[in-house]
Amino acid sequence: MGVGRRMKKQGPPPPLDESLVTRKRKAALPEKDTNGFRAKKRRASKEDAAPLPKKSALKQSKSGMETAPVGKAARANGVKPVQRKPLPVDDEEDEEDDEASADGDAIDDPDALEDELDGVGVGNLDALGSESEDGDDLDDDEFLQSGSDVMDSDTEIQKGIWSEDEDEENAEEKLTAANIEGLSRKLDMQQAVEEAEAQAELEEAAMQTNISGDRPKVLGDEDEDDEADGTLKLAPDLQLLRTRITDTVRVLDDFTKLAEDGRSRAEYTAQLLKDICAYYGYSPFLAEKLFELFPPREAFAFFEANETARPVVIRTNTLRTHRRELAQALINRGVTLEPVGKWSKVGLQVFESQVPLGATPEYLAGHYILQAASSFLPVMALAPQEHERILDMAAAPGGKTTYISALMKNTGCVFANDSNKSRTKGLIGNIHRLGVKNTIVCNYNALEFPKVIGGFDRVLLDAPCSGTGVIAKDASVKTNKTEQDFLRLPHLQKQLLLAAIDSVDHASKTGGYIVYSTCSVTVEENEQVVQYALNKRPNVKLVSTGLVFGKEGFTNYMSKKFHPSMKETRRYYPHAYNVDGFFVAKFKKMGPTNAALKNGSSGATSEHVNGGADIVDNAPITTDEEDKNDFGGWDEEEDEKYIEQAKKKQLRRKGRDPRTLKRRPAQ
Ligand SMILES: C[S@@+](CC[C@H](N)C(=O)[O-])C[C@H]1O[C@@H](n2cnc3c(N)ncnc32)[C@H](O)[C@@H]1O
Repeated sequence: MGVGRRMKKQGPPPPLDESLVTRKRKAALPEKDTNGFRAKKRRASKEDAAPLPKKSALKQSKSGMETAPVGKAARANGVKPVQRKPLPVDDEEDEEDDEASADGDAIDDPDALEDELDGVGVGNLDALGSESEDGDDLDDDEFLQSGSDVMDSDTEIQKGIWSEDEDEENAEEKLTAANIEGLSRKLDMQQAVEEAEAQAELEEAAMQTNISGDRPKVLGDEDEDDEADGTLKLAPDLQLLRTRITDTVRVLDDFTKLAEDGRSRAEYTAQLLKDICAYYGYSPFLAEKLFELFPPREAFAFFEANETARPVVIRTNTLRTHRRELAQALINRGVTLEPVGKWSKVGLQVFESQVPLGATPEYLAGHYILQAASSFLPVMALAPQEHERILDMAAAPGGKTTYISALMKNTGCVFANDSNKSRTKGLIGNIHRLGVKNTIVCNYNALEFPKVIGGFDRVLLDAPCSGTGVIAKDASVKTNKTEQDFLRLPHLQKQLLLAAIDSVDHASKTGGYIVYSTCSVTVEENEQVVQYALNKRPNVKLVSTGLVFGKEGFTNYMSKKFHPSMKETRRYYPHAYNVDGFFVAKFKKMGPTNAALKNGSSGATSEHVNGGADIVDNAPITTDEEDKNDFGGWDEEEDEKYIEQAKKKQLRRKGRDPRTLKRRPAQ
């Protein structure tokens, strides 16, 4: 479907309880912005608007990512034309680049970024957060100190304004107050305007939609099926399409009460999927794959959130400055910002800027990097320690590498590898700009580790992926991913993860950890990859990521069962946390890989590294082998009938016709 059609999308559905503080923040965006970025922010504002921007509500949201539910009425019907093009935020640190960008996209031009960011929208106003962002094996003090060893000469001067500990919060609040005072009245006015608009839209929508409690007529009569078919050969009425989506979701929420007599969940679900494809522009294949991850209402929220750009976030480079100093400097330049949340001590969310964020003196001096909030998370989970030896297997353009180095205070050594040579240029650029000195950049296919070098204290594998978590940034994912991609990518990811595990020194005194992350939300690229590694490498176990928010990974999905420890992994969704979709898993390696192989893990070829302690496992991974090894032998004969039953039950629960099971490719 054409972009023009999609441009007319309306606000999101009633939010879920997990809705985030940062979504609330968007409620306070100005009306009269003119550039693309502002338009996107404005859309978020409409979506979140009416019940939210009360300052008291904003205050409550200071503590972290998950907050009380956002108000519903205006959002439910907050219909506004929107701009759907995602904001190309992180040119420097586009860790969400999927394998497509991995295939050769160089770093975007910072100048282009300037244009994009020139004049970002206003947001909301919390005091600066102060909680530790530590991982499970990194204590608060280490993080508290993380930014205080550099810029010594400035530190004393700044302490008057930004003293540590208890003074810090006051000073930060003052700064924030100074920042927000000028906006306060504007926000009140804006809220009034938005409330009035939301009310008008509610009334308009009420005229068009079914009255709550009625049985909505969303399905066509059986002999009208072609007409009701979501293929929608003529340009659809987006308002009506949206109304039908919300009505269908409502029916699926309360099926017994709201469904028409004689209609099945499967029919409603099929209609909803068609409408989602027509309304949001997904291929049927991907729409279904993503839909299956959630209950219908949450799926709707997910699709809706993919239409809105995530907030602009910068990460303070603590090798060069402190967050409060950076915030002060940027505020002085006309940037409106606030801490990204208490979960991070280095992130700043930018709401509005009078200057291009990719060209400020502070940017050029390497005091910050544009980096999506979710991409902080794998590094926080990795929790690198000073003086360690760390491998970042797929590192370009280096947002995570440079964060690792900052946490290590430029001690130890980071091997920053990427198989794409042109992307390593961007990586090198960031390393220089940010003053990173403990890094060796290399250009191998990461499958070659640990043959190249092994024995690392920690390894980060931020894997190439399908990018289903970053659809707001790259809408092409909606249509360009095929079934083949979801076989090919997991295959690569599994191999890379084994290489990551085999590259870690299990006897490391300080580490022995592997973090696996993707910016995708599919089970194939996440839990299934992790399960594969657990099966192949009994010498690793999943441990807590130490991350303070995030949903647990699936232990059951469709007919698949994963190891109970999968709940230690974390999933991030745009609709739940207003961050890019992400997945983070952390492993601890307990013994050498050769011991694992002795215990029955696969691995046809092996060779010793690290004085014979570890083994390189380059056994080719075949589809057959995967089927056999995933999910602990579920394909055994005696299990078959239970598997079949479970699959059918699952499909019925999802509202789909179990008879389609046979036509579906094997999971
Ligand atoms: C998600 S991006 C990494 C983003 C990076 N970690 C960051 O934070 O800036 C995935 C990267 O994997 C790289 N890649 C793809 N296949 C690879 C392979 N076999 N070995 C090493 N790197 C690979 C791509 O070039 C791409 O830069």
